[in-house]
Amino acid sequence: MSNSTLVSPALAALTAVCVLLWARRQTDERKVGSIPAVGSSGLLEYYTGGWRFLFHGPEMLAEGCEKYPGRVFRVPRVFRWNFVVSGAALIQDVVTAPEDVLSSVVANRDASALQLDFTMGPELSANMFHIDIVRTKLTRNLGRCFPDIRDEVSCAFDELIASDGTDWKVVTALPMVTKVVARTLNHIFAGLPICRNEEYLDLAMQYTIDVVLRAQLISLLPFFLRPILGPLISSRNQSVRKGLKHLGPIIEYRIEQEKEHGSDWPGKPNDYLSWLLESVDINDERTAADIVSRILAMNMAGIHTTSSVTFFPIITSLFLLMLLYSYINALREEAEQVVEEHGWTKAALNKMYKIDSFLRESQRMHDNGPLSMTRQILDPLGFKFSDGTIVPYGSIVNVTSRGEHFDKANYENPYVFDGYRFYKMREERNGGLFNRHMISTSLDHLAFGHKLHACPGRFLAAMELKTMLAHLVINYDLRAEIEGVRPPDDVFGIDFVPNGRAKIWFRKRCDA
Ligand code: HEM
Repeated sequence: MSNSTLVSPALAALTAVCVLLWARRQTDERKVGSIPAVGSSGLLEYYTGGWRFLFHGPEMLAEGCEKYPGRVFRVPRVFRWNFVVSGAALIQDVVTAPEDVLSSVVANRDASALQLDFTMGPELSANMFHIDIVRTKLTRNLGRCFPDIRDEVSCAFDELIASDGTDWKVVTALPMVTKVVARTLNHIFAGLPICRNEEYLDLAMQYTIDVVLRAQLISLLPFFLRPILGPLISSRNQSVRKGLKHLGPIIEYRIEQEKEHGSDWPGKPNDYLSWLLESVDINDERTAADIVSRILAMNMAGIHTTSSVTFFPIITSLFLLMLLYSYINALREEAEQVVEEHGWTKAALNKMYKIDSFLRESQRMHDNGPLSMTRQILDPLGFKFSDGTIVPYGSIVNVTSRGEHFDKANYENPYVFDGYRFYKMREERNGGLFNRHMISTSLDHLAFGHKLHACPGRFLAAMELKTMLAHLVINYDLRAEIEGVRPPDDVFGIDFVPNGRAKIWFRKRCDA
């Protein structure tokens, strides 16, 4: 066969592909062309922009926020547009829209960086009772769980810092804090001794990394390949198998006790595992694997190593404390005074106003990335925002909180860290209604989301983080690795992670 006979079909095929790509882009532009796009929305950018986003996402989002404040704009992702919502009025539209119109579950299942069905299993997104339990039983029982939280935080820090009382000891902050958070959460999830089992903790921490990294790989695949390659890429089956090795015997024992002595059997632990078991059919042989999946999912929500929701406030606070030494004495004085008066109790934590303010301010200024609150539009007519913008059916929408957190209308000197910002607001209220606690969500403070899907774990998270900070300032002196420098965050795509190499010097307090 001559070269020319081969070239013509190849040229025809290439032309057909170009026409198809052009037609797809034209159809898309007809639907969303009126919504501003970051970068060009020309033919080439339409297909290459998603790859650019993988490496320059934060810059592209910052450009969108600057050019289109208070509006919806779009950024290219691989194979789709991502619609980004800024400004209080439009964010209010997102956080109050019902689940059957703007869905968080569908977004996290199908389109977002979590790929729930592959990474955690379809049973979880089909019935999310494990989240309801966080909202209800876990939150209601926090007072009773507090001694366990306090005990775990104190044992974990003292073991990991292992300072003998006179010498300074240098510790890498991120792995230490990850371990303390994982131990404390798992104390509440499944109790002692499993929360201190190294192999189990490695699984819990590795699972969160696996979910996020593997989900990102799956979401790069075209839709038709996901059901075929998704299960092969996901490590879900291995993780559940490993989880069953550790949690299986505990679950079996508790089921046996319940069968023998009834649901309120003597010695029944008051923890998340018990509350999960109260909500399932204990005679179903799939129960143990299902419970393990849900406990791993809650580790994912609570630890979330890659975007490190829980570490961000505490590590940022520690880095800031070392930059701004004057805060250490004030926070220490407050913590000691309150603990002296009330003991180590939940009531004492509620009185640590400066620590609460310091953590809330560090969340305002340092979040774990420019996008949050992923939603998918389920209404076939699209979603109409209050400014008239219509985003079509099936699109993915995200909120960017930075505009609100740094808006001069919301905060005086918004770019200046003021650890007492919310403490001063509280003082001004002079005992009147105050709703700027660390756990309060509002349109000007979106670290935990707001309204419908606001983080149900925030009450536990706040309790844990305040205990951690108070324990450290009461018991240790702290010093920065490099004086006067806040270690820069690491950036992976659009996820910001506290610097994984930064070190902190600790010494058991000599003057205590
Ligand atoms: C400082 C720590 C934490 C931060 C900053 C944080 C932040 C968030 C944010 C921004 C959301 C998404 C809200 C939305 O989509 O509208 C969320 C959801 C969620 N968080 Fe947290 N979270 C933290 C700790 C925890 C902990 C410790 C748990 C579990 C014990 C937890 C459980 C959840 C769950 C289950 C959801 C999904 C809620 C839903 O879809 O209705 N989080 N969190």
